[in-house]
Amino acid sequence: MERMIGVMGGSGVYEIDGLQDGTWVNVDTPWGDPSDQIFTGVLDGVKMAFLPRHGRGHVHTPTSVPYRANIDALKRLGVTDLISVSATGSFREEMAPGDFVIVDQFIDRTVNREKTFFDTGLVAHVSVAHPTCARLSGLVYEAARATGVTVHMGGTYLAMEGPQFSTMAESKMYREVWGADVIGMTNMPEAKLAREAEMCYASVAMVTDYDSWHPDHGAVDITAIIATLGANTAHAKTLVAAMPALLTSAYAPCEHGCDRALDYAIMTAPDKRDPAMLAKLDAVAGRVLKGH
Ligand SMILES: CSC[C@H]1O[C@H](OP(=O)(O)O)[C@H](O)[C@@H]1O
Ligand SMILES: Nc1ncnc2[nH]cnc12
Repeated sequence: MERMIGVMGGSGVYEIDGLQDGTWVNVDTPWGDPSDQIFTGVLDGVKMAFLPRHGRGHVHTPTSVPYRANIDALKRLGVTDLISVSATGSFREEMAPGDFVIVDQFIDRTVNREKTFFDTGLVAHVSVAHPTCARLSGLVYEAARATGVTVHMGGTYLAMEGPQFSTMAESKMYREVWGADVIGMTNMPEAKLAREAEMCYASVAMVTDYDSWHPDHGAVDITAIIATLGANTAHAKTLVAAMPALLTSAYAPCEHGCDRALDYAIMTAPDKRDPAMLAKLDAVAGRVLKGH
């Protein structure tokens, strides 16, 4: 199978550089329009697809991002490995603004989003015990280190609904009681949907602030976030540019099973499956539903 690297650009990351034959393309999905057109091309011999999560010009709120359309569109184009780039607050003194954290766990506190591709007439349950791909995350870590920023391997990302930032009491609870390391508003349900779509998924959290728990830093300040984002964005682009050298153009089966997540997940008996659902899942679950 041919590899295609997808990049989901977060706040401050609305384009990537250096793609050969780079073109913005429209992709139609059964879940509506993605956040924007998708920028496709080739980097050092590897196919790439870039989607700005909030759209160019930052149009979508964390709640209104069309998560299902975004993942379906990338899957439809052939993305095998998806790298998510996100701005986050930090709950750890040592994870300072400007640092990158390669996230490996999530606490999902979002409440107002569609979180699955499956529904009545086609029921499936995938495991998200290990919601990121260890293989892809390891390579993203290497690429991040090469940019010169301080990179932390592993961390728990608390996904909140937003769009307001947390109260100080919430911030302290997430940090002290729940043990979260960083906080953002977008990686859920994105990571869950990427698993349902059988993609390897890695998440790079770019720390922009200390949220509101830190006695020396006060409340989250969007102007300070935007200033930090400027430097982070340049590093994120360098990280992305380093990925094709680490990932060959041939996709080898994932040793952690990301690309086979649906093998035993579908519960609905073949004769009970809703034809409309089967049609909608042509890209996401086509591998296991083929020949149904
Ligand atoms: C710019 S601060 C809040 C905003 O930034 C993050 O977005 P993303 O995860 O797409 O980088 C955060 O989740 C909020 O949506
Ligand atoms: N403190 C914070 N909380 C939630 N999302 C964020 N994105 C950047 N900083 C954040």
